Amino acid sequence: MDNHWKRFINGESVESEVTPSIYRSWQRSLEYRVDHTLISNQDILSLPRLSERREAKEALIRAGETVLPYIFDLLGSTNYTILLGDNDGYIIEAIGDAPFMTKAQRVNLSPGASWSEEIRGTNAIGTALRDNAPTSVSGWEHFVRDNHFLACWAAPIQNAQGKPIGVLDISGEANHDQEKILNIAMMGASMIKKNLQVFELENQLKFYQEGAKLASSLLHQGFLAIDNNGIITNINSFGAALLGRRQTDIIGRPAADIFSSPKGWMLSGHSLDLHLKDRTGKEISSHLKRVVNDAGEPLGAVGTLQSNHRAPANTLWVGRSRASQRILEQASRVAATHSSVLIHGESGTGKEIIAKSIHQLSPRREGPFVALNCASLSPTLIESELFGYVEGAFTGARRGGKPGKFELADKGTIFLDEIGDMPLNVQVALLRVLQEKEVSRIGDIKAKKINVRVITATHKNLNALVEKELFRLDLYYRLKVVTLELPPLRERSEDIRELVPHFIRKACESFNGQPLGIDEDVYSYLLAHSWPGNVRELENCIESMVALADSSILTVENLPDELIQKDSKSECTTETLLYQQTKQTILYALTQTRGKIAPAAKILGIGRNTLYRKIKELDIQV
Ligand SMILES: Nc1ncnc2c1ncn2[C@@H]1O[C@H](COP(=O)(O)OP(=O)(O)OP(=O)(O)O)[C@@H](O)[C@H]1O
Repeated sequence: MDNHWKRFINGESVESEVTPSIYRSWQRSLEYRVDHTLISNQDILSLPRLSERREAKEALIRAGETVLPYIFDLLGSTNYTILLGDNDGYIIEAIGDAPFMTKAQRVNLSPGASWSEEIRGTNAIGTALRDNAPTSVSGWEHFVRDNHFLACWAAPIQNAQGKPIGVLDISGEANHDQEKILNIAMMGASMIKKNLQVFELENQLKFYQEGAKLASSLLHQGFLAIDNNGIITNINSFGAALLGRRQTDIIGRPAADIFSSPKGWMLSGHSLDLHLKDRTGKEISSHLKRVVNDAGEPLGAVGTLQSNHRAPANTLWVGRSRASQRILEQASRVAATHSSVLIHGESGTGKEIIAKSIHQLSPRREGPFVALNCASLSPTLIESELFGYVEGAFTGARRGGKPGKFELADKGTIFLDEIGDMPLNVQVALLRVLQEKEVSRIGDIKAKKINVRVITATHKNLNALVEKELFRLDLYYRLKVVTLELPPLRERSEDIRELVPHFIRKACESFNGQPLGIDEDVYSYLLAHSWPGNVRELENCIESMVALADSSILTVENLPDELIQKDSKSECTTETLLYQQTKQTILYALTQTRGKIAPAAKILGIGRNTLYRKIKELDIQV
């Protein structure tokens, strides 16, 4: 039969006696001036170039990883080699047994060699790629004489648009029973194509997941996704905070574990408005929309979550920890009265915010809120700032005089911060104003009636100051009609999950920047820190992270060094990481059970007495 080949090489016409695709390829081989007597050593990649090419075709190789051995096993004979070629015809992967592979190597049928028609004339790899069709080339059909011992079957691997991006080839010796091998090559190519499609879908999924993660972290409401098996597949940090849990504790859990909801609620309707309850009985309303595939089969549901809990209306205070709720309730109760309020708490705990909140919630809300920090002024200045002065009252007094803060706060609220720093002589004058409800400017004999609510604040122990006679007892009693104690942030660390997104938004707005998200991992550092500077320190930390952020998500890399180096974190020796975490865990359990000891001990898996002891040891307010 190789007569046909010989006659073609001698220039005779054999067109009607040879398969048309082979004949066309022979003609092209002539045009390419392929030497039919020589095994070409052209276009064989060096090892580094082959590695580069394999790297560039990594997806194709990965897609063939399971397919090549599968085909080899299927053929059930060691007289074959299975080859993977790229779109240029370079062999980038080969498997087979040594005896035949050694023979194949002699004609460069091995990784690194190009088997394009231009180099090697008619052959299964090159011709299948050229025709973009499954091709078998057996014995004398090969254009180069030394390849006549081969029988090869190749099928192109096509992309979604049908273009060849690679080729799967099975090669053996030309004397075998070789029926149906082309079908096996076609099946292998189609398996590789499917694998590539799966990779593409995985990449798209990853892309959408990342997009969804960023988008949901930017939402200012809860976002929830539940799959068709009722498993929560996504919840944003806002939603997790509404439920008083960590995102990582919710994702992957059955929705029924988190919500006590009606049975079968996932099974009916297209969009569902549900009033769910979390495990503590807190009402959460959700609006969920069912998602279906093209065939109308349900995939799950996505939607929003909102809290139905009616905390006292307060637009300034962020945080819904149990401690925060207690403060807000006290603030709203005291707002309805006219009593003086003394706010005590460490620096940066939000004393001014609570003072403003009381004012806003009070019937005086339409009147002025006037604040003065007693520690920032000299004794003489405090007096003139508080009570004002008339023209000529002292050297340097302004023409026409100046009203004091009390006059300015008439019908409203005056907030005196750092009251513990008020000089004794001013304390006397202040006491008089409070008793007589009138104020006279310095240098004036006339008094003016005023209607002012006084709120004071301090981080100092006023009792101790009274004992040392640095603070007047009578004034102390007048000021502390109602006392509010603001706990430090380390004792209400659940608030951190709400404060952080709030401060990110605030900082982004002040920098006129795009909204930023935050990586869940950052929270483990923020929650472990003891925040000696309280909310102010947290706000500054977030502000600096936002200012230095170089992507749309704040990550652990953006954290200030002192938060990463936990060892050197706190001046307070008791505030070790373990101490903090134990305290947070207990606080969390108590929040879940609304302060009830027995169920909290059950959640924690410890006895009631142990819990009582821990609460005492860790100085937890129940
Ligand atoms: N619960 C909160 N929600 C939102 N922002 C808060 C909260 N608590 C504190 N902040 C912010 O933290 C910063 C410090 O708060 P604030 O000035 O009220 O604290 P403070 O206790 O009065 O501090 P100092 O004792 O130093 O005067 C402010 O920027 C305030 O807006």
